[in-house]
Formats: sequence, structure tokens, C-alpha cells
Amino acid sequence: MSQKSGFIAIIGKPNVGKSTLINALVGEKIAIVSPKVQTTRFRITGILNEKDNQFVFIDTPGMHKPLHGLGKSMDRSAVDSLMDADVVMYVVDQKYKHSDKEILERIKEAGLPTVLVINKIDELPKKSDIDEIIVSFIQEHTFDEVIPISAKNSLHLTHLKEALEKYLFEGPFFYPTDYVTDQTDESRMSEIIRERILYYTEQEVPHSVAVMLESLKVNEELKTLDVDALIIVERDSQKGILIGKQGEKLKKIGTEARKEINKLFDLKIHLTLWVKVKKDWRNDPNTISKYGYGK
Ligand SMILES: Nc1nc2c(ncn2[C@@H]2O[C@H](COP(=O)(O)OP(=O)(O)OP(=O)(O)O)[C@@H](O)[C@H]2O)c(=O)[nH]1
Repeated sequence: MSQKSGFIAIIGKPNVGKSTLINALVGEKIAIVSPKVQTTRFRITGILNEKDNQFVFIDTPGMHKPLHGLGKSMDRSAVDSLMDADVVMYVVDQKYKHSDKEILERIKEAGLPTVLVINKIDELPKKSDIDEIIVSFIQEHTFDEVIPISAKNSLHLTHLKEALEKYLFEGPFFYPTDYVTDQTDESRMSEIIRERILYYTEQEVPHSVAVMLESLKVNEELKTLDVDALIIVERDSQKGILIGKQGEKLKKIGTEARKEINKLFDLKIHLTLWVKVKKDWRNDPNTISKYGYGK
């Protein structure tokens, strides 16, 4: 049999479970997940090789009305992913709302086959609740396929992959078969640190944070990788919140991030976190791209 591959854009509003879905499909943590909206800031590719198929999933920031420069760059990144895609998964977790209209129109303009993915069905008490969501969407838009799933419980993912397989193209694979993502290890590490920050902070702090790795050095003596990471916040008060009483919170974030990174990369790291204030960085295009969130 000949090889087939394709790019699949994962589009949806914030918090519908796009990152959870890409992780479940690829079988490894590619994208960080949190209960906070707008966790994903840039496009992330997750690669799944199965039989003669290579699925290249593109996770995108949730589409929303941008309020600042970083938000605009996140929205652009979702739209751009449509240009590269062969097929789109439109992920939802509730009935059609007027706010879906604009996103679906952009997808329609791209002229791509579209699969409506109803996520979080584990949360719905009755089967008729799923039907109601489906009906609300198909009344408004024509989809090529409709698949209800639970990304969290890996429910119906085989069915979803079978549906997507139809839209792959014959030809050589885009990535070597041992690749799971096109992100650098550095980017994955800083994202894991950001994920821990999202868990331990509230309100505006999670959205005001950027993480950058300052240095990575192999310690030959201890056989560890020494990593220094810089956490950037917008205000002094946020710095205080992040550090916590006697440095407790920052310590917790550091310990948990280190454990996660150790698991993912199968190496021992020694992680040191630093916190710096850079006022209003989310509105400064240079800073946005310096921290890896621009194009
Ligand atoms: N019950 C349930 N919760 C889910 C499911 N999939 C995702 N979630 C939860 O929904 C929340 C958001 O998940 P994410 O994967 O970060 O959502 P996202 O769409 O990538 O979010 P943004 O990055 O904000 O665009 C998390 O708390 C997940 O655990 C699911 O199938 N069932």
C-alpha cells in the first residue's frame, strides 16, 4: 500500500479541548492543557504515524476577539493554519451559538473539508444531548463528517481517525516517523513550566506570563542537564504572587515542572526559575516574537 499524509487543523473556541485532543491522538503530551481559557499561544504540530498514514495535526490558539497584541498574534496563528491544512476539525463542546458563525465562515472561505468534532461527551448525561448539539450545528453549516468524542477519555478516537484518513493524500511523509512534534525541546520545556504556572495562579496572572529558557548546560559530573528559565510577568504585584510566601509557590511550580520534564525527556534536569517584570510585554511586538509567540 502506498503512503498517505495530510495536515489537519484543529480549530475551535478557547477551552473546548483542542490541546487535550491533539495529545490523545498523538499519544504523548505535545500541547499543554489547563482549565484556563487561552492556554495555547502558538501553533503546535503533533505527528501521528499509523500504518501507512501520517497525520500531521496542527493545534491552534482558541479563536476569540483579540484584546491585545498577543491575542491578535494568537488569532492570526489559527487563521494561518487553515492555509496549510488539507482538512479541518472544528471542535465544539456545546450547542451552536452566534459566535460560531464568524469562525465557520472563515473555514468555509478556506474551502476545506470539515469534520465537526463534538468533544466532552463524557460530561453529557443523555445521548439526546449529543443529538441536540449536532442538530444545532448542521442547521447552520454543512459539515463533511460529524463525530462525537471525549478527548479526555480517548472515546471514539479510532472513529475520528478513520474519518480523517479519507482526506489524506498519497505521497511521501512530511516528517521522519520518529517525530511526534516539530517543536524544539526548549519550547516544550518552557511550555511545561508555563502549564504549571497556569495551574497555580489565578485571574490575570496566567495570561500575563511568558517563559523563556535562558541557558541549558550539561553537568558532566552529576550527569544532569542544568536549565535556567526566566518567567516574565507584567507587574511587580504579579511577581510577588508567583513567588509566594517565602518562595513557596515558585518552588512548587519548579518541582512539578522538573518532574514533568524528566518524564517526557527521560533525563535528569536541575531547574532554576527566575522571575522578571517587563511592563506591558503583551503589547510589544518585539517582545511577543522574542518570547516565541509571534509568527
Ligand atoms: N470532561 C472533559 N473535559 C475535557 C475534555 N477535553 C478537554 N477537557 C478539559 O477542558 C479544559 C480545556 O482543555 P484544553 O485542551 O486546554 O482546551 P483548548 O481548546 O486547547 O484551550 P485553549 O488553549 O484555551 O484554546 C481542560 O480542563 C481539559 O481537561 C473531555 O473530553 N471531557
